[in-house]
Amino acid sequence: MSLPIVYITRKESFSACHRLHSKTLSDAENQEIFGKCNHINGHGHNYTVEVVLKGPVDPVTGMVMNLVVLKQHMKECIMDVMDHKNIDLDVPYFKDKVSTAENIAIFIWKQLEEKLSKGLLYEIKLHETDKNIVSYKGE
Ligand SMILES: Nc1nc2c(c(=O)[nH]1)N=C([C@H](O)[C@H](O)COP(=O)(O)OP(=O)(O)OP(=O)(O)O)CN2
Ligand SMILES: [Zn+2]
Repeated sequence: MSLPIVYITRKESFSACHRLHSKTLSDAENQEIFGKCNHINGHGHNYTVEVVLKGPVDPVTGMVMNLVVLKQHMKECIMDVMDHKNIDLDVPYFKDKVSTAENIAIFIWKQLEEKLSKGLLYEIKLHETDKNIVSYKGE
């Protein structure tokens, strides 16, 4: 008999600063596209990230995965890397990538995917502000 499939979520918050700026565009183009978010001194956000896993419930443990273990992975892959950091300057992945919420969600996916069993990671949902939210499912 097949095991029931359940979605589990762990939520964390981190604070970081960034600037929306593409090295492939001129200063005028950057200003035109990113507006206030292109300000040379950057700006900050209190991000919230939700990591969603999808998998079978182990009949012995009753878990898809121990959330305490997921918490540790999120600490290493997200908080230790980005909390209280300048994302553009402190995270090498963003050297040549614009630090949009889309790209940050993809970055988090790539980091976590390496730590988790294949196929377990289902969604990264990143709240950049209360109103601006992106979702990435590895496609
Ligand atoms: N597709 C994207 N668009 C924007 C992103 C992004 O990551 N992806 N990021 C920003 C800014 O970094 C930031 O989020 C500012 O957005 P804005 O909505 O203007 O800021 P507020 O939420 O503070 O604005 P309210 O006045 O409260 O609506 C911009 N675009
Ligand atoms: Zn921003």
